Amino acid sequence: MRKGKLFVVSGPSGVGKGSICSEVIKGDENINFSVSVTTRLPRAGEIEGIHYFFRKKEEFENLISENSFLEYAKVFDNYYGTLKDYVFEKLDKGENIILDIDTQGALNVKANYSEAILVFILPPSLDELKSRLMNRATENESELKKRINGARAEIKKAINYDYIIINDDLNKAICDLKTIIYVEKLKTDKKVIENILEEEI
Ligand SMILES: Nc1nc2c(ncn2[C@@H]2O[C@H](COP(=O)(O)OP(=O)(O)O)[C@@H](O)[C@H]2O)c(=O)[nH]1
Ligand SMILES: Nc1ncnc2c1ncn2[C@@H]1O[C@H](COP(=O)(O)OP(=O)(O)O)[C@@H](O)[C@H]1O
Repeated sequence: MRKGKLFVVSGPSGVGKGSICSEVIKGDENINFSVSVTTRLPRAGEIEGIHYFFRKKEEFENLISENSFLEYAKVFDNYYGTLKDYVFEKLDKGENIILDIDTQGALNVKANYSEAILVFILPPSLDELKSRLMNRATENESELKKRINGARAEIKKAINYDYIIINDDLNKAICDLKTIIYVEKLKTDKKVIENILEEEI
């Protein structure tokens, strides 16, 4: 069976990664979201097992020692990690998967799994990014500062990505990510060629 494709989406906090990924997944039953484990507290409206698996620091550290993560990183003073089994079970079944993870995690995934396709979401400007974060109103003053201060460092890493999407118009950005997924699915697959050549005629 043809293996699924692994897409990694990154971008500064507040750029719209969550908004874009959730719409793309809603419209395509063959693409799944990789639910990460985090030690950060849930925001209002966030659901265990849908947005994240929310765990205590000790529980997260147990998962690290059990080698459960494909990658993990400390972001804004909390741990975040991608579960290895969660991702590879889906890929082995031929399902595509999207990871919404930071640039440290993304580059670690690429180093261990070179087939990963990296997509970076850029804001139209830093000023617009700041106002999106402020309007989202999910963080207190100090959390907000950490996110704004971290934006430049994340954006500097965009140069290592396969694709860049500018999230100015949300619908266009959703369409751009869908197009990337579509195009990547059309890329040469040796297995498909081998299968057809093995056919008896
Ligand atoms: N390395 C890594 N980063 C993650 C993971 N899950 C989420 N993140 C990143 O952690 C950062 C903070 O996420 P979150 O707390 O949801 O805040 P938001 O980006 O402001 O919505 C974002 O850059 C996410 O992409 C993960 O499993 N691994
Ligand atoms: N293109 C856009 N134009 C205006 N607001 C947007 C756009 N995309 C997302 N937003 C808003 O910006 C805020 C941050 O988006 P979110 O998806 O939470 O970002 P991230 O997951 O990257 O932190 C949300 O309030 C969202 O509704």
